[in-house]
Amino acid sequence: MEVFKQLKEYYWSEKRFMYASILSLMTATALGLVYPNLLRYLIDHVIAKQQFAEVPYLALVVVGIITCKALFQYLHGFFSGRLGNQTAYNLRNALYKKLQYLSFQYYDKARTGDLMSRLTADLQAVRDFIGFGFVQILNVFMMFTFGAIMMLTINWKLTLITMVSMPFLVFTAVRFEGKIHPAFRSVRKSMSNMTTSVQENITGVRTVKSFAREPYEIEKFSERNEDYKMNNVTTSGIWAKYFPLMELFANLSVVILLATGGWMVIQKTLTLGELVAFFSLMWYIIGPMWQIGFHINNFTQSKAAGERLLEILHQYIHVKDKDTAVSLQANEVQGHIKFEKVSFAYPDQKSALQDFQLDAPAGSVIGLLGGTGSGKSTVIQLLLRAYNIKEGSIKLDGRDIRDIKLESLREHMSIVFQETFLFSSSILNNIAYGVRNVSMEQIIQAARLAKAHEFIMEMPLGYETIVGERGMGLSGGQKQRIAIARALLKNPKILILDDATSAVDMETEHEIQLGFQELMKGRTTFIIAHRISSLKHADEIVVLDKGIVVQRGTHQQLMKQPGRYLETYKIQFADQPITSEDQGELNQTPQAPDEAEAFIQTAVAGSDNGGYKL
Ligand SMILES: Nc1ncnc2c1ncn2[C@@H]1O[C@H](COP(=O)(O)OP(=O)(O)OP(=O)(O)O)[C@@H](O)[C@H]1O
Repeated sequence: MEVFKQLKEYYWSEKRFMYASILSLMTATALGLVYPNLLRYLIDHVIAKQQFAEVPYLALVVVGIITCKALFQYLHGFFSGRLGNQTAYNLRNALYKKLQYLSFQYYDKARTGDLMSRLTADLQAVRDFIGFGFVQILNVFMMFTFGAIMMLTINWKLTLITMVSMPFLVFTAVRFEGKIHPAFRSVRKSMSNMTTSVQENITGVRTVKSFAREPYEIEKFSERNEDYKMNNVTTSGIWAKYFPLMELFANLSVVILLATGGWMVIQKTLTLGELVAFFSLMWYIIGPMWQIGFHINNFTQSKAAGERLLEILHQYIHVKDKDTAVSLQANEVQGHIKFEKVSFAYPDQKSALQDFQLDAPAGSVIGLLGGTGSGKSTVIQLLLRAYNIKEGSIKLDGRDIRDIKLESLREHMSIVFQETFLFSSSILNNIAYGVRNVSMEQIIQAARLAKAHEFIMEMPLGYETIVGERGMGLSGGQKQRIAIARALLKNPKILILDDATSAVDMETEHEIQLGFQELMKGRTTFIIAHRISSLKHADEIVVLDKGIVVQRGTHQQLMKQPGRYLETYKIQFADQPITSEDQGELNQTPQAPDEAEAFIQTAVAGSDNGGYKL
């Protein structure tokens, strides 16, 4: 019951429905107990004493009782439904809220399919138990107690004799619970594995098809399906073993009753009416006992499901606000960013950034260059406070970002990611995402700056065009331009472009960057790019390799030093005429051709420096 104790806050507010449901079911159950007594009366008083005139009245009483019982059963269903649905609603909201605030660290490992199965199947199991299962179990106890009391009042000796096999029934039921619970946990786990597989397959269908990996995917799914099937087979095996045993003990009680009760009737220590009443009361007790397996099954399923929900609800949020954290007003943010001796490693990974230092005055443009996995995106992630740093500090206008409310910190930043995500909504809503009270003119202005307006207008519904899941129907470059417009519309103090123009052609990139130059004015901008052309106007360019800063300076300064930057420049501009501006710098550069050549070769061969993206 510990699981349900921990889930209490989600259903206890609806306790009025629970009480109403229990009360309705108790009344319906109590009314059901009238039958055996009517039977006893019918046999001992009406039939035995031939008082047949009472039959119509008895029939009327039966009709009345049936009607009332049906009414209370309806009320029980109604209140239970309300209780279950309201609980599910509360839980769904709480889970969704938690998922919103869970940190990047959680999502690095989370599997979408698994989360989806928790939010649907597991939630449903908890809903069913809290709504119906719990009251039904209570009803089993009530039926047993009421039935036993009535039997005891009729004949206590016969009651005790017939109850002799009940402890065995209860013992078997408890053992059954112990076995079936872990089995159900495995079923749910394999179910979520299967859902994950389906979800990943559908999301990655293009990759699967382009690599012609359908047979492999079918086999992979088949393995998980097999696992799910086997877990269900094991569960059914437990069920098949215990259920007949429970049935046997239940039927044993009936046999004992018929033998002993029949003998008592012959001995005239029990009337025939009492035996018949006893018999139907016996079923009244056995019925719920019989169902106890089903209820236990329900209970264990929902307990396993509840555990999985609690796992999310109790999940530790790594990045959260301090009690003393402050909110920043828009007008007080300048955008001065300072990284002081920041070292960072992702959980269970080797260092991603070492002793990183950076001073980006308000309004400056910082370029980050480096090979794959060199730590460029990590710098940005840390600035966004996607992860907590353990060494060093990051300051915004002299204030440690850990002392600023997360929402407030991120409100002043706009980021365009390498991978664009568009919501299944109109282009308009996608651009306006993250900004409140924005006019159509502002949206169009942002789209124009991102060079997106023209292609949007060419679409049949223009800004109202719905872009499907993951922005299907748009090219990579178009999606990226929408994402850029979205970032620009936010009018942030800090603008981050994480390889934002990687999916557009050189010409469009150039055009967008012209727009950026206008836009960067008054904002601190971080540009991660693999093309030197995107970075050359930066106030400071930081070259990273394996998390370490290997070079830093302006384009002009870096062009004068032998090193990674110059080598990258040479590779990128190998086929293009060098601009007069750069030519001058190159002439002064202490050339290191061998080193440059060696670098080109390493880059092309993609050696352990990860290979520069060229
Ligand atoms: N979420 C993560 N969990 C664990 N390790 C990570 C995570 N993100 C990045 N890393 C690791 O940290 C290192 C730096 O990665 P980062 O993404 O910062 O590189 P990058 O320079 O941006 O690369 P790219 O140009 O390919 O985007 C890499 O070794 C990478 O494998």
